[in-house]
Amino acid sequence: MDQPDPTLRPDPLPEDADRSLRPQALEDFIGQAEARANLKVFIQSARQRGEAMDHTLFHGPPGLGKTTLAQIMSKELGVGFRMTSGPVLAKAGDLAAILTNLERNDVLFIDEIHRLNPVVEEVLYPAMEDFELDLVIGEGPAARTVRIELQPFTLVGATTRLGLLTTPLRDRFGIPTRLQFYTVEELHEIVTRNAVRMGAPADSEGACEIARRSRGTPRIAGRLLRRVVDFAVVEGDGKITKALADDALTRLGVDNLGLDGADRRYLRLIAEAYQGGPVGIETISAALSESRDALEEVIEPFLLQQGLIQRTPRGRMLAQGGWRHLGLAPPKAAGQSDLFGK
Ligand SMILES: Nc1ncnc2c1ncn2[C@@H]1O[C@H](COP(=O)(O)OP(=O)(O)OP(=O)(O)O)[C@@H](O)[C@H]1O
Ligand SMILES: [Mg+2]
Repeated sequence: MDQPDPTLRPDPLPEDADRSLRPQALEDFIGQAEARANLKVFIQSARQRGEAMDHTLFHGPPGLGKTTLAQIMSKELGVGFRMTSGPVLAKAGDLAAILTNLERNDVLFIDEIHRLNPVVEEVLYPAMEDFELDLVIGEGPAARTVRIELQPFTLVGATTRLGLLTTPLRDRFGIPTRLQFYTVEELHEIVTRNAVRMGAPADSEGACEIARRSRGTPRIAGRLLRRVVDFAVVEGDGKITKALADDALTRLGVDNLGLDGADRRYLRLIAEAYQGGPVGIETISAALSESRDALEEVIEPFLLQQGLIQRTPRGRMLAQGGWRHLGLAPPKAAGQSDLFGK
């Protein structure tokens, strides 16, 4: 079970398109209490003033609800929703076509906004600031700029990599919002609701078992729940209990913290090949044959949040919790080299 199983990763898969499980209103959206409370005020204010809401940026690890919140915003604002993504907008004209088609106060959602082509990004600046578009027509000495007035709109950007956004772009978002990993209680509520919707009710302990092992991520909770429902239907009586969930998740290679084969391979590499580190991210990437991006976006955030690893200027290190989780004792020298430096 050492190869990463795509169903256990938080990246999107076609089966996530299951609209029936996506919360449709801010009231139904569980968790992210602080972000939700703020958005509620900003949405209501925009509605009362009849204006476009300020540009909003959602950032945080995959699967925490960025796309979902963007859709909810447009519903609550009572405006249209247009969706595109950074890599899709290859030319300035692609963005111009979308912008000129927006209706008053619409939400334009740009996913993976850190991957915008710089030429396209230049077009976005005046559009965000003044709802104007400067288009260059023609080439060479005959080229001229035409200014087009746009309808006011709300840009909602989403990114898993805030650090890759240029400063001018980041500064143009009035409402930057960081999404956090969910608590077990919040995921418990999400699992319980969705289990009922899927026709396989979970008792409290069964839902808790799935929630605890979902790496703080609703998308993973949804996936694990689907698999557990399969086991409940085929091998159980259609109800989700702790024993059934535990058995199903263990068979899927998800351990009691929710780590899968790829996470454990990462921890074991630092422990066994590098005595706990520090070891550089490029080295880990080469040893595991995983891209650096995948490690930084998908694997590391949860390991860091759980206190299993640490990021230091000299590289990644296994933290106390990481040694404990692997059932290993840290070598004595590891702590000392940190105290005395090198
Ligand atoms: N608060 C929530 N309550 C219930 N379900 C949720 C919640 N947040 C997200 N989900 C579910 O989790 C899944 C992932 O959510 P979403 O697609 O919005 O994540 P994302 O942050 O946009 O991920 P990515 O970075 O990969 O684009 C969806 O199926 C959605 O229904
Ligand atoms: Mg998304």
